[in-house]
Amino acid sequence: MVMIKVLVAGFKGRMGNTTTKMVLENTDFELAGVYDPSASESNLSELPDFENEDVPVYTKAVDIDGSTIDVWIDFTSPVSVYENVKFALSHSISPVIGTTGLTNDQVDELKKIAKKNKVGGLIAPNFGISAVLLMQFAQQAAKYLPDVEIIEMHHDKKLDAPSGTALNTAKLISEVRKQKIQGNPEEKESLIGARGADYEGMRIHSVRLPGYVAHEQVLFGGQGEALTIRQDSFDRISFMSGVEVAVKKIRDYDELLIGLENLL
Ligand SMILES: NC(=O)c1ccc[n+]([C@@H]2O[C@H](COP(=O)([O-])OP(=O)(O)OC[C@H]3O[C@@H](n4cnc5c(N)ncnc54)[C@H](O)[C@@H]3O)[C@@H](O)[C@H]2O)c1
Ligand SMILES: O=C(O)C1=N[C@H](C(=O)O)CCC1
Repeated sequence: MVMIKVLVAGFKGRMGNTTTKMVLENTDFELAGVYDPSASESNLSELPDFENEDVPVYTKAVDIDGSTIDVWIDFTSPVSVYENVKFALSHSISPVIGTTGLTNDQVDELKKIAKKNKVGGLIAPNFGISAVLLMQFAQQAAKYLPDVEIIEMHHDKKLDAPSGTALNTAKLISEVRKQKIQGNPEEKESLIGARGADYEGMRIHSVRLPGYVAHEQVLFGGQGEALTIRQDSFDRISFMSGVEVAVKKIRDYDELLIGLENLL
């Protein structure tokens, strides 16, 4: 059986470390390389966790030989991800992107490049099945309960706010509900930010605390009733089955998809 050759970008980070272990354990995958500008090693075997693994470490994209890689998994940073995906697509490598923080314009540009090069790719704001289901349930509920606020809670090392998952939840909800401004039109914030960020009239609140991993609540209010949908990722291992599915399936496509639900 031919193995899928995978590169993990951001391998020194929290998600990159968990993903590197997952790729090494999966017998359908071959870890063809790891990439992180912050690395001081030239081979993965120099790290205590990976001492039996002979895998090249790249610290510059230009050194990566695109012909040796099928799938590029990216868990890097909001400022790096656009150039990384562009690099992958232009080398006919299928990107599987977990990094959040891409702007709408950047996503549109990357979609064009993928289409032109006929390369399949995925941007998934969240690889956890509980989060994918939460987003679908929230979209369904918003058809009947259009008053909604989102609270996302993450660890305190997170760079972007609001989270990619919260933004995507708001986007999915805005597709099914009429634009509406919530709360009292006369309301005034006596402390700036008290009402959170505004996405087409929907409020998003971002919590950052040590001890947390990734959590989201979507709160709906109606006449004399309320609905709360919540998901919790307690461990980064929870994202790995979604990443595995994406790596296995993404080369069957020839465009850039948004959301893991497209592959499930
Ligand atoms: N989609 C999901 O399910 C999901 C789950 C968890 C985290 N995330 C996202 O993944 C991203 C990474 O999260 P994290 O907690 O692992 O961050 P982290 O800061 O722990 O790790 C990021 C790593 O990327 C490296 N890096 C920076 N620029 C790079 C570049 N150009 N190429 C390669 N590597 C580069 C950094 O040196 C660092 O080691 C964030 O955007 C986060 O929101 C998404
Ligand atoms: O740890 C993070 O950072 C996460 N970011 C994602 C987001 O922004 O939605 C999802 C889960 C973890």
